[in-house]
Formats: sequence, C-alpha cells, structure tokens
Amino acid sequence: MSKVIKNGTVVTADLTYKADVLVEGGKIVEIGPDLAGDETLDATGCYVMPGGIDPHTHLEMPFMGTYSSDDFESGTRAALAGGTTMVVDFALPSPGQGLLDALQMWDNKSTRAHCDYSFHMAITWWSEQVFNEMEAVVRDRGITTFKHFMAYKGALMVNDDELYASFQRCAELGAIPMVHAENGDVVAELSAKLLAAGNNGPEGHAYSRPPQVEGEATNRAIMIADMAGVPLYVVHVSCEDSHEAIRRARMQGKRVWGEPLIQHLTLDESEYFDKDWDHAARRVMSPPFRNKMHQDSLWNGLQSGSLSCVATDHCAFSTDQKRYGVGDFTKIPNGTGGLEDRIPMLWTYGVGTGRLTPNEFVAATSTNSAKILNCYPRKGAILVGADADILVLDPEKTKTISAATQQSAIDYNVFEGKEVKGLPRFVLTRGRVAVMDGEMQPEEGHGQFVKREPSGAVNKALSSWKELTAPRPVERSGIPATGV
Ligand SMILES: NC(=O)NCCC(=O)O
Ligand SMILES: [Zn+2]
Ligand SMILES: [Zn+2]
Repeated sequence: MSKVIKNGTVVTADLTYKADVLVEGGKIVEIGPDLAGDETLDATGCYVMPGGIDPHTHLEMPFMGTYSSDDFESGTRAALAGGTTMVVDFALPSPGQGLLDALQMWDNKSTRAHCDYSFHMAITWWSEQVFNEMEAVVRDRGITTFKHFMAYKGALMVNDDELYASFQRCAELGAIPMVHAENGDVVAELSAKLLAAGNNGPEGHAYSRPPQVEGEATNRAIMIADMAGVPLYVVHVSCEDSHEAIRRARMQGKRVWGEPLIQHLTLDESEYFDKDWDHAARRVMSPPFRNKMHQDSLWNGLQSGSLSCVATDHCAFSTDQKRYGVGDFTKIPNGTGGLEDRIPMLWTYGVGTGRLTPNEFVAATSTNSAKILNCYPRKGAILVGADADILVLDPEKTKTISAATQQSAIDYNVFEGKEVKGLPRFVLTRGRVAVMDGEMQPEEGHGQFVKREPSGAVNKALSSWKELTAPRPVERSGIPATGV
C-alpha cells in the first residue's frame, strides 16, 4: 500500500522545494508534483525532511553500578515521538569481554526497537583478541566506528598506547575511531581533591571536569589519529577548548568531526548550583554543562561547519538512580536524556532564533551523521530509493516540554518547562507511520539493524596520503666507514 505526503515543502541538507513524496515498500519511490497514493498524509504548511539520526545514545547501558533506564523499547519510542528515526548506540564490552560476545548482548537488547538503529563498538581494553575481533566487527557485522573513552579511569578508560594501537587498526580496516575526550587521570585527581575538601554535591562534578581537561584530551586524540593516519570523530564536544582543537585540525586539513549535544547547546552550568540536590544531580553528565561563552562557541561551530552533528548522548537515569551519589558526586550515574527533545529544541533554539537555516538544521540532525557513518543516502536523504524515514515538521505547532507527557521511562526531563515551537505532524519509519497527526502509533520490533560499509572515501584518501608521505630511507652512493 502506497502513501503520499502531499502539499509540503521538502527540506534537505542542500535544497528546499515544493513537492509531494510517494512512499511504497518502505522506500521513497517518487518525488514531484501532483502525486497520488493509496493513503494521503496532508503536509500543508509543513516541512518534509529526512528523519532525524541520533548518532550517540546509550540504551540500557550498564554503567556506574546500574543500567540506564531507557531501553531500546522506550528509547526508540521517545526518538520517534521527537522525529528521530534512527539511533546509533554503543556496544560496550566489559573489560576482558570479547567484542563479538558484547555484540551478542546488544543484539538481544535491540530486538524491541521501534525504529532502525546501528551500533558503534567500544574499545574498553586492548589485547590480541580485541585486535583480531575488530576485523569481524567491521567486515561481517557492518560496524565501522569504534569508540574510546579517555575518561572514567578504572572502568572504561583506555590509555594512549591502547588508543594508538586501536586507531592504527581502524586505519587498516577502513573504520573510524571516536573519542570521549576528557583527561581521565586529571579528572580522578581533581575529584579526590574536591571530595577531601568537602565538595561532595553535584556541583563537584562540574568542578572536577573543567574545559581544559576536555581541550587537552581532544588535542591528544587528534594528534594520535594523525599519527595513525585515520579520521577522528569527537563525541559530545561541550566547550570552546575542544572545539578550538577540532577547528584548528580541520583548517590543517585533518579529517576530524565534532558532535555537540542539544543539552550543551541549550542548558548551562547554573543548573549544578541549584539548591535542590535532585535538580542538580539529574543534570550530571560528562562533560558537564558549560557557560554561555562555550555555548556560543558550539552554535558558531554548527553555523560555520566546524562542528558536524547534533546528538543527545541519551543515557537516562531515574532520580532514585541519581541518588546513589548522595554524599559523593563521583557515584552519581553520569548521563541525561534528550532523544524526544533534540529536534524540537534544535528547531526552536536554532532555526527559530536564526542561528541555523532549515537546511543547516537537516544537515546537523540527520544528513551529516548519515554521511560520516556511511549509510547515506539510504538514511539522511529525501531521494528516490532512500528508506522512507521521514519527518513532517509543523513549524507552527507548540508544546511545553514536560516529564508528565514524555515517552522516556524516567521521572523528570532536563528540559522541563521549555516552550518549543516546531513539532512532528507525521513521522515515518521505513514507510510505517509512527506519529500520525502528532499521535503516537509505535510498533515494537519494527526497527532493523543498519549494517554499514567500511572504507569510506576519507579513509582511502588518508591512507593514500600516508603512504605517499611515509618515511623512506635516503638512497646514498657513498657511505663513510664507521668511526671507532
Ligand atoms: N555522557 C555521560 O555522562 N554518560 C554517558 C556515557 C558517556 O558517553 O560518557
Ligand atoms: Zn562520553
Ligand atoms: Zn555517550
């Protein structure tokens, strides 16, 4: 049965035009004027865009002695409610666990997904087994991105030698390394010092992770990626220090992508100084929220193109879980939600204020991720042959964000009370209407895994250049005898 989205304005990363969009068999089959289908979705006054891609989520993540509360069921339901039609989550081996073994666990969790999804693989320890299994992860499983934590010392953190080894392996496999860039050693020392001085509240979390620790780690990761001859994706860029490193690297011709989060773009550090412990602890995440100067830097990066994709790092813990850290901020599970709010918040605070054009918005919420992660134009596009993952956004529709009406399983929302303008009228996931006139009609298990190909053009270009400029011995005719 075909569906036609009629009378809307198609907005992609590079074009804006009036057209109807015909969908059949889960794909876009025709784009043009006066199309007809078995079912009509009226998009009058709306923008017809590629569905959002959130390149960074943690659903049912084992972390800090608990599991994040949104799983693939509630998490992807929240995603669809907010116009996101694909999430990319992280398979996270425990130290000592094989990559394929961990992947099996994430395969099991994700069977309940309402929308399509893919995985990044985390490198949380290093060994010959990890080295060997990386090949199967890329070639057999279609997972071409490997995440490295430079923070969370004693848990997920890897050291520079492990980073270098893994980045080199990524280069060989045509994969892309990603980093959580914070200097974990310094964070651990600062945290201990703060606790010893009686700073045990949630504000201690922000004090323990100043922008400098992020800037230093970002510079270090960029250097290591350059030495290994591989591109680099920096997750949750929260401050000018890190953005500056990325900007400089890009100006030097390095292939480095930066991902700001909607939380860092719209919420600031004052949240941690709230008198209500719960309020502050609910907003504890790494890196922490920053001040206005850093926020402006992130917006500037999106405008100028030095930052590429807006994500959420959705990792939602309930208030009860956050309370594990009463009396010791280092025990507050790190993470916040945002899947349902990313698109309305970015539209409101980005397009609504003139900081972003609608085309830049589509690039940041969908197309850039699809291109970097090598699933474009199947995802991130309104093109014939693309998956019919479509957001029909009504720019006049408003709501006040509230935990009382959200899909997420947790009991609060960090954007509580924000007025947003620009909400989904329809959301299609591979042609299935999951949001109909603003009402949810989800289908558990509809989501499918999106396999990705390695060896994008960027990796090829980098390895050609690396080979051309590799150190070579100088050919000499007469070599002097060795002196004694
Ligand atoms: N960001 C955060 O605080 N929690 C999720 C895990 C991570 O991405 O660091
Ligand atoms: Zn992180
Ligand atoms: Zn994360």
